[in-house]
Amino acid sequence: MRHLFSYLRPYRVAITCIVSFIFIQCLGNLYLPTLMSDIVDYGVLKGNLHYIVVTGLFMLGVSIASVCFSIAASFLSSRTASSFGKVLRREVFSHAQTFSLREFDEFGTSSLITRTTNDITQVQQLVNMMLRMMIMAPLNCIGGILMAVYTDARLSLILVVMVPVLATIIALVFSRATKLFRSMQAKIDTLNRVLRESLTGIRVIRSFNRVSYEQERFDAANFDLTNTTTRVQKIMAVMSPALMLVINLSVIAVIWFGGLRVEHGTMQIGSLIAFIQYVTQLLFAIMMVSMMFFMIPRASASANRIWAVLQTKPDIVDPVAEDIKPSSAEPLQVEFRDVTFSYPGAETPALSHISFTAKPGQVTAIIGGTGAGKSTLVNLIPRFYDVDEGTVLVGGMDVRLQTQSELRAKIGYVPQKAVLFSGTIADNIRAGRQHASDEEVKRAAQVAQAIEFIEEMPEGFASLIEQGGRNVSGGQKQRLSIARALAKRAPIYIFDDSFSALDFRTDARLRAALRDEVRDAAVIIVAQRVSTVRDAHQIVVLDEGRIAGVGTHDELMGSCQVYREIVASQMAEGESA
Ligand SMILES: Nc1ncnc2c1ncn2[C@@H]1O[C@H](COP(=O)(O)OP(=O)(O)OP(=O)(O)O)[C@@H](O)[C@H]1O
Repeated sequence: MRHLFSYLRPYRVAITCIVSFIFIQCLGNLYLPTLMSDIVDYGVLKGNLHYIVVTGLFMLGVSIASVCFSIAASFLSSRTASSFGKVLRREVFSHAQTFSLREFDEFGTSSLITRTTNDITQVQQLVNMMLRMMIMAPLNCIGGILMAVYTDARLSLILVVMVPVLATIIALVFSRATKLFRSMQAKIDTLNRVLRESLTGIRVIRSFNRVSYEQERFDAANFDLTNTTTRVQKIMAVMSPALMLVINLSVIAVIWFGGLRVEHGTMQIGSLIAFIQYVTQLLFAIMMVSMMFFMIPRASASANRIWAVLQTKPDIVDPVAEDIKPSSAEPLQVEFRDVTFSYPGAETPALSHISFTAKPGQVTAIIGGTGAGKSTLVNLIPRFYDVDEGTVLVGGMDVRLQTQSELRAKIGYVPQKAVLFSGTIADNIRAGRQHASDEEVKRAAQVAQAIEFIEEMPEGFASLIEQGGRNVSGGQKQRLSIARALAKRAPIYIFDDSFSALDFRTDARLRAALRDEVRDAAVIIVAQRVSTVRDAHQIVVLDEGRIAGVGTHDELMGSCQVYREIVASQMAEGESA
């Protein structure tokens, strides 16, 4: 938590104001019972109306000033805590942007979302509370005790009994609730994960009739969280009345013993009234501190989770300035030199000893069964992951010696799962190159075989794509993400199984158009279908993370058993279809 508090540094002035305002407010609150006591002792008992009016007006003034300072402090502390939350959210978000896919895999998307939202809210609430309490509570406690002792030292002995009783109740509750508070954040994570999976996978869930299974899964996570929350609430529910009981008993004791002292003439009624107020103030201050202490375990669990994100060093970072090599002139080639790569925790490497070169002006196809490592291989080119051994070179230079932005500027990447953003179709294509002209956007759509369906839409390129591309088909989404990559006019193109949702005719037309459009580029196409890779200048056959063969279709038919098997299996499918 300490680390996160460093983000409060820019608010030093506001915090100083809050502390000063609350200090003044507390002084006012401590002064009021004395004035009240004076009114009773010197005004009411002596029938001095003038004294009552003057002191009463003075009390009113003190109260109004105290309220004003309190409002100002609340306003400032809420604003400071909100800004702190905003800065922290931005920090976590932008830090997560620097993560490589490895760190994303490690944290999990749901957990990153919870950490950026709910966890930060917990810390923000604690900061808001602390800004006010850190000065108010000790001041009210110490001031309350001092003023009580000053008003009547003997009667103050009651506090010697009451304060330890209160402290014991708080300590007991605290020790029981802390663990529960800590586990609540992890349970919110689980609930978010289940919810996310159930909502994003709704189509699959319905088609496989797994609605009731998902409902049970959600109920289990929901029940678990509710259960913990209820247990915490139960404990808290016991605490409040218990504390109130102690406070009320204290007041009764004060009235009882104070009454006796008034009767014996050793105490004045006004002082007794003031004394009751000081004791109440003191006990309430202890209650407030205890509330804050209850927030601490949960907020500190949240703070640890936020800090874990912030202090995670991205696995992939740009090289230091002196290591950066100037990029060579286009066109560029992509070369794999004896590359081996494993996912964290995996027993066997996803890729072993991969060597091949994708030349500019040529189409290099990667083919292989599912899980052969095709996507993993192309993910190494834009440096989504770093190799364990060997080197990936782009334009003759190790990708690790180029800045990520420069490297990625050279690559038009079409992911396996097409991703679109909410906005117009033109906006989505321009995500490839912001300043692409209308003509260039149209051209990219033409080559990607997307122009027909775009023009059929009521508003053409200005038609809106809904969140996640819900309102376009899988094939249309793929073609739009191809158009986006083409708009970039990059010297290297990677199509990761990007033609899978296209029918054979569109697939063939697109590849033909592509050949003319990206004539000089190094094109890497990952594919499952032999028909897609058949015309490639070079086909890399992957089998369980290893290269089983490299060559043209005809060469591989002669030399590569794995390739022949792929071709044979697809021909058999074609025949039986
Ligand atoms: N993020 C990941 N974390 C851990 N293992 C992974 C991850 N992504 C892929 N793998 C594993 O690495 C291997 C290669 O996966 P990859 O996605 O590269 O295969 P692929 O050939 O592209 O398959 P497909 O054609 O089905 O997309 C698989 O065994 C897979 O389980």
